[in-house]
Amino acid sequence: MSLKMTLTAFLSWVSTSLSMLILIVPVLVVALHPLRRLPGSFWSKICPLPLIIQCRKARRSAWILEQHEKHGVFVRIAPDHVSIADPQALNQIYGHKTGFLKEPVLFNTRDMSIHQRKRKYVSPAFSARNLQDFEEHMNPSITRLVQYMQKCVTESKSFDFCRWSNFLAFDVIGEYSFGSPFGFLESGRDDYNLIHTIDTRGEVLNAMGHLPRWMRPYMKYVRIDPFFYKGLRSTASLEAIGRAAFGKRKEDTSTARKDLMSFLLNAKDPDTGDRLPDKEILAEAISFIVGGSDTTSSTMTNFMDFVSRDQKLQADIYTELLEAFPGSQDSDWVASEEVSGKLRLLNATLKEVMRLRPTSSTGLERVVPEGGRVVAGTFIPAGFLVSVPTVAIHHNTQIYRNPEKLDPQRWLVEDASDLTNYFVPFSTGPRACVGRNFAWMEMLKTLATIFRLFQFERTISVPSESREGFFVKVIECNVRVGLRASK
Ligand code: HEM
Repeated sequence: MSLKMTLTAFLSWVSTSLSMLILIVPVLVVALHPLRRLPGSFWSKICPLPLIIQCRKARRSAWILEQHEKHGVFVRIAPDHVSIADPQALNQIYGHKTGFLKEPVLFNTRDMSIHQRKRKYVSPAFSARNLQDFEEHMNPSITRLVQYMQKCVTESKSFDFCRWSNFLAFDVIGEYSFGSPFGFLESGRDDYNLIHTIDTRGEVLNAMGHLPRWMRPYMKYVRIDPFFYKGLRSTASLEAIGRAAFGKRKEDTSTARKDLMSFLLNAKDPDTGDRLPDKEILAEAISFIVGGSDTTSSTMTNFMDFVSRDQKLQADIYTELLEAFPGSQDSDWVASEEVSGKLRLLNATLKEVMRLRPTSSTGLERVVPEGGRVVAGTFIPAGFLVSVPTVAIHHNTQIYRNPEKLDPQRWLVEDASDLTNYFVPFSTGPRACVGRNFAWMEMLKTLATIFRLFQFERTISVPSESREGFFVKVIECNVRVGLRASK
């Protein structure tokens, strides 16, 4: 045999063996995997790419819902990740003392003892007493929003509530975290490009969280798709904005206000008695900007989106508001939380909006602890990721009758407390949202004020489009606005 023929035969053998390997390895990975009995698409079982692609398209939750419709309650959405759309799993995974740990992707820490330490010095900032004290500091921002709406009425122009609720939420969280608003409502602009920065960062970190850990640091060098590179740049610029605001607040020792920063600046490490390092305070404050801005603004936008399309519901809410806040109001009037908190229809509608369209819609990831756990009747071995998609629970037909319908009345009937166990927009257990009372106060006050003073009408009749980063966000909410007559 000539040398040429031998070489050809060898190359052909190599290529056949490689092809076999490429075909066989994934089949073996699927067949021998510890989670092999759980369903999911073939590609999701061998690599996280399908999930990353959906995160990249900013529609992770929608895709996961589709996967559940196709495969059932348990779905492997990545080789090591099982999504579980069973209400029983909520407490089994997220409840107290379950041993499931958080993947350190979203808010900063995974370690339970560090988390408990942080919670200790952050929680007092959200006590009922402290929130009551802070309430008056929210009012000027809400008044600025009202002034803008009055301007729109005078000029007979529609406006994008999505944008303005964002301005409001950022100014309020700026006021709470750093002692002064970012100034969005006053200028009517996002001079820091903060909104875009946080949106981009959310989308990118959401996608990055599913890449193998070793790959993540290199994503900033990937220039074929600038998505990752831009998102990581956004993270850096968010830190710069936070650092500048923190520096300003630290110099201002004159304020006696009990905002979040005052708690962080005075907090002491329970073990050493030392004050917290600046780096930790800054990281904490940034997590509040991220966690406490888009979430409240998107929820208020969803409320506006639904209620401005349903004039009957809007009229009923107005009747309730008029009874609670009768007569003409001063130009800087803002609804109090004390009264708004008791308005049954307003509260039920806000709850229903958060059920139907939760901003934190996706399943929050947790790692199965040592020894593995039985979740919703199925054993999952240790070390794998599990999550329960909030949106799937909120749309579960066994819990909510007619789940696709916006029906505030479902919260007003006597046995509504059964539903409350499965209402988890703020998550549940030890890692649940620490800012939920703050958020509820901000949203109720704002919505009570604007729906008492104005009438809104959505400018489009087609469904709203949304994008999902950390949170699901409607991308526009243009409304026409008119003044309510003061009776
Ligand atoms: C409608 C508004 C809000 C929603 C839907 C919401 C939702 C959530 C959810 C689902 C989590 C759990 C995340 C996880 O387990 O991975 C969370 C955590 C958190 N939220 Fe909120 N949130 C809202 C408003 C706020 C506000 C206003 C603040 C701050 C003022 C805030 C600060 C935080 C922080 C710091 C955490 C981390 C808590 C921890 O790890 O202990 N959130 N939020």
